Amino acid sequence: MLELKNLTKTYRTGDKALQNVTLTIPKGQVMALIGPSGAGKSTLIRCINRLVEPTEGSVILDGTNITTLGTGALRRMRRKMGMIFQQYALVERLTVMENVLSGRLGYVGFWRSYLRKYPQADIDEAFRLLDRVGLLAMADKRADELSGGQRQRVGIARALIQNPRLLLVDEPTASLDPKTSRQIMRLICELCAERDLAAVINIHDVALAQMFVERIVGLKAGELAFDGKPTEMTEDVLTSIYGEEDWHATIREVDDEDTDIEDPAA
Ligand SMILES: Nc1ncnc2c1ncn2[C@@H]1O[C@H](COP(=O)(O)OP(=O)(O)OP(=O)(O)O)[C@@H](O)[C@H]1O
Repeated sequence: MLELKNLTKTYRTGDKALQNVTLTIPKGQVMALIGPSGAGKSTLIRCINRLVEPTEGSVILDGTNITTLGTGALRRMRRKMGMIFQQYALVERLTVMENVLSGRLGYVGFWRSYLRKYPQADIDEAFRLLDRVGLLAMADKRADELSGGQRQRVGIARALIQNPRLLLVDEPTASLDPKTSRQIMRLICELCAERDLAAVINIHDVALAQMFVERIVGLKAGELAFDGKPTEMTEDVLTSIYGEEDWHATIREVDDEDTDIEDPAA
């Protein structure tokens, strides 16, 4: 379980990016974080693993207060938080397999990973994960030979090989076409369900969030503006978060009609 208590971040510039955000995310829950540009979504995700230091408040993961951890303990705790990024953050000249195994870096130590001497159990798990995300046949390809959707699948496998307790996902579909975006969101949500894994997904596409997640949290100017089920995300709620606009076309049916078989080539 992840608990955010009165989380506040004021940057040195004076920007109040987060103000008193209090949230509890139970084990296994996938939560989407929406809100206009500058609302504080990235800041919130980065305060959880302290890539950004919160100014006030606390972040508690499974009973451990992350906000007070020293350097070594924080490093160990970060292993428990898998991150998935918009720009994938793969090492281009390394293979798919090597990129996935790099998720074990925090466990095997620098020299062992530099010399590519990963334990057999890690290699077996990497193959299992690549199979699960539909990329087994591409294990030996270089990352720079992959499409955007394939890269994000590698990013997902790399985060999962950490065996995290929490996934922090920052705009996972921002660089992808609509169909691939749906496939990636579905994959992330399925994997969280399979592993009883909680996730916080920062996402601009409200309709996509509505299709796949069970809870949506809206931020506006650093404050909590909505917390509810996708079906409760009405036009009025969207207006209160984003301002006046015709939201009719934005809110889609929550039913996901795209039942295509996963196409790993995407
Ligand atoms: N490193 C920083 N230094 C100073 N101000 C910052 C910094 N990072 C973010 N901010 C400010 O904090 C506020 C929240 O930014 P943040 O990037 O968290 O919003 P966001 O909701 O993720 O936006 P976007 O959807 O555009 O990525 C903004 O006013 C932004 O200008």
